[in-house]
Amino acid sequence: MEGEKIKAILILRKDHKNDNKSMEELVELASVLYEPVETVIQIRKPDPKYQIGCGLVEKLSKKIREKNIDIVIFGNKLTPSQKYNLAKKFKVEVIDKIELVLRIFYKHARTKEAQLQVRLAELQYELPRAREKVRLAKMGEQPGFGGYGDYEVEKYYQKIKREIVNIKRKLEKVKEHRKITRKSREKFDTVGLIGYTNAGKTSLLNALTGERKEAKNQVFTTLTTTTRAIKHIKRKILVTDTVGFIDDLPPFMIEAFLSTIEESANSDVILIVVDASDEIDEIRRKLKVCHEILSKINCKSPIITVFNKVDKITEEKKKLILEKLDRYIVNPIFVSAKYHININKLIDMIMDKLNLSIGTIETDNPKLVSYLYENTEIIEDIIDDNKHIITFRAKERDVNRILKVSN
Ligand SMILES: Nc1nc2c(ncn2[C@@H]2O[C@H](COP(=O)(O)OP(=O)(O)OP(=O)(O)O)[C@@H](O)[C@H]2O)c(=O)[nH]1
Ligand SMILES: [Mg+2]
Repeated sequence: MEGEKIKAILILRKDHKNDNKSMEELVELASVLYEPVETVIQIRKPDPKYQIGCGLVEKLSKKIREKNIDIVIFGNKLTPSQKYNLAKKFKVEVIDKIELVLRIFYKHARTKEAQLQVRLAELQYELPRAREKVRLAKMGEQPGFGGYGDYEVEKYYQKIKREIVNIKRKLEKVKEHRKITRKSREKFDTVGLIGYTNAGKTSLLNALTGERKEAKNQVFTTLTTTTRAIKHIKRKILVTDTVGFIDDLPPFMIEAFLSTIEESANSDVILIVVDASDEIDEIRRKLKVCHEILSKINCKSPIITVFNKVDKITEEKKKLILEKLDRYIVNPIFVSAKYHININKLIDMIMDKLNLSIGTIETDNPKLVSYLYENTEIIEDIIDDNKHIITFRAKERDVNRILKVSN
């Protein structure tokens, strides 16, 4: 179906040459749904009417007709009136990066919860713009403004507000349910994966657990959390995958997805997954954001910084990463999820951070024996008549608790 994608022009306005907004990221995002046929960067202050300069608008209008472009995507946030003015000139739909991200999320939302979160994000984006949008729609049909003209300004605004309340309530219910499932998992150790989209979180989950979850060279492949157990380990350790970050994800969207991110961040150990083949500056920026988000949700768990895709980088680059990013790195390890490099070492590191300890008890109580088999890793079980001498591994506090009750 690749050839049938809708043709898009991508536009990015930068304040100055060193403005770090990235056209590459916009191309990557747009390619999920559209076929970017041209990219345009303009360096200037924002124009209130069009965001970009009106000379460029004229030039682009011509190009859009010539090349049969169907959609124009801005890397900058657009006000409703900028969108309206641009759509009037271009005669095709105009969207900004946030709407693009919402569309990708929408396409990938497979579960009820993901769908609710996407809708919530969409409405929260819409709310402050609702009044103006309806007002503009009444001024005449432009692509993207159809339909709203029939609404009354205030009614449309109130309708959105009501829907937001409604969805939040539904999400609360899902969260409650999740708490219950989480409780049932509490006896296991948990590992959470966080990181930017396309870093390789799902690939790492697959490598650690022997699962086959969808991993694609595409942004936002994963929108909901999945939890699986690490293989080859007697002790049950659960790994949780989650939605990836992107740059300047607006706060309302972080809020919408926070419960999914929190699920990962509540784990006993956090793996921050980084694409080691990114540029150093990009890695630094991404690591910074990961740490900011973790501190925002008050995460206190130990962190391992997993530099993935080590197969793609040189020894030099490894050294450079460790030297230059020293401040942002906690417990680094270089792995390849795809080619299974250093995965066992990573598992050892995880075990180490879980703060496990070992205990031995002698018992003839079958209930205690089965409890140990279900909830701890059995290292040795010597059976002598009816008595078991069991050596087991578990979290330090659990070992202490079990030793206490068995005495
Ligand atoms: N060369 C190389 N590619 C990798 C490695 N790990 C993952 N990839 C590729 O990177 C891309 C993204 O991998 P995913 O596992 O889907 O990334 P993700 O972080 O889960 O991405 P989202 O779910 O979209 O947030 C895929 O094309 C993978 O095949 C690796 O170790 N080496
Ligand atoms: Mg994924």
